[in-house]
Formats: sequence, C-alpha cells, structure tokens
Amino acid sequence: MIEVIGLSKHYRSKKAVDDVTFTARPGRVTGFLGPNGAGKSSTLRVLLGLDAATGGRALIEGKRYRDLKDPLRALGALLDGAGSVPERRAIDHLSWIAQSNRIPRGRVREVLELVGLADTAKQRVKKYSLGMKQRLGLAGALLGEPEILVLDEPVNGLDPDGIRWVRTFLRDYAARGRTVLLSSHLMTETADTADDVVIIDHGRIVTQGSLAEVTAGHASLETAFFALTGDRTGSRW
Ligand SMILES: Nc1ncnc2c1ncn2[C@@H]1O[C@H](COP(=O)(O)OP(=O)(O)OP(=O)(O)O)[C@@H](O)[C@H]1O
Repeated sequence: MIEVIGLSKHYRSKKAVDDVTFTARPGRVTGFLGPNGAGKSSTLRVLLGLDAATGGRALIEGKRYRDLKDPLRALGALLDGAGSVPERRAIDHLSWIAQSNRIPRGRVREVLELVGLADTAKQRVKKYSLGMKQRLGLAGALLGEPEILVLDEPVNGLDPDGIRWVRTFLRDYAARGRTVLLSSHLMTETADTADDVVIIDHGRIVTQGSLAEVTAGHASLETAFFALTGDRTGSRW
C-alpha cells in the first residue's frame, strides 16, 4: 500500500504539491491524473526518495523509501523512461541492476520475455525506439517482482498495441493483489485502466475515489475533470 499524507513540496515560492493526501491500495490500479504541471512527478519523486518533502509524508508499506530493506523487491518504478546508458546493451543494463540488487540472473531473461524485448535484448539502448525504451524501463521496474509498481506516464511513445499491452499487464498485476500507481495526463487511457482515480490540479487534490464514484453524474472522466476544476478548454492537457 502507498500512503501519501499531507504531502507538500515547494520549490522556492512555487507550491508544486500542496497538502496532498491519498492512498493506493493492493489489488487496485490507482490512476494519478492531472494536466501538465499539476504536481504528479513532484509527488512521485518524494515518494521514491529522490526529493525531500517540504511537509507531510509519503509511505510505502508504512515506511519511507529510504527505510525499505530491499527497495527493488518492495517497489518497482518507471520514471522518465529507462534511465539507462545509451551505449549499453539492454540486457547488460538489466543485468547490472539485477547484480547490484542480488537478483538472480535468470530473472533478467524473464522480464525481457515479459515486456517483449527478448529478441532485441542484445541491441544497444541508443538503437531502441521510445516505445522500446519504455518497455525496458518497465522491465527494470519488474526485476524485483515488487508488490508495488509506480509508473509515470508509462504509455508515452507506445503504439496502440503497446498501450493495450501495458493496460492488460497492469490490470493483471493488480488482480494478483499488488498495488499499481499509474501517473498520467491521459484521461481516456486512465479511465480504461484504473479502478481508483486521484485527480490533482495546481498541486492540490481535486477529487478521489473509485472510477464510478468520480465519474458519477458525468458522461466521462474528462467531463468530470472539467466540471470539477472549472477548466473549459483542456488546453493544459
Ligand atoms: N525542480 C523544480 N524547480 C522549480 N519548479 C519545479 C521543479 N520541478 C517542478 N517544478 C514546478 O512544479 C510544478 C509541478 O510540476 P510537476 O513536474 O510535478 O508536474 P506534473 O504534474 O508531473 O506535470 P508534467 O506531466 O508536465 O511533468 C510545475 O509548475 C513545475 O514547473
């Protein structure tokens, strides 16, 4: 389970995240949704221990990321693509992560198969398309067979088949009792994937609940968002 409690992150006078509270539960895909600049990445960066909070807490199974004993087995994350060295071969990138986290080498083959990169694993990452880099990032997140997955815009650069594949994959992952937190600015895509939705805008939570609760009385998640925020144009998405 992920618990974000009264979290704030300020950059000088900019309140990127302002008193944000939500929970992502096991067995559910939670969509963390908001337009560009809403505060999604800032929230995730604090959750993953990459930035310090200005106030509040972000907890993984009750602990801060840096206090986790075996972080890769607790939580797998995909932020900003694969995070790999372009000159390195994909398989070497994953083997290096596996080795430095005491994950058996055989698991590298497994995750490459899982994300559909087994046949191209020996290519250098710089030859990969954006979609392949996303898959490689996901493979890295899956190495430790984590109970929790945190993915920032995972379908960026994927073609329709890739998008469908990620959706099915995440739904299956959650169906096995795991926690999936999926950050996105894509409302239709999130509505197709998530069980629960947390909507953030200008650093503050606008609404949260099951998809059915949040969209009740609205034609779609999109119209719900526009009604809740008073956004008439959708120009920030
Ligand atoms: N390092 C930083 N220094 C100053 N301001 C920042 C920094 N990082 C983010 N911000 C600002 O904080 C706000 C929230 O940004 P954040 O990246 O968290 O939003 P987001 O919802 O992830 O949007 P996007 O999808 O565009 O990344 C924005 O106004 C952004 O310009």
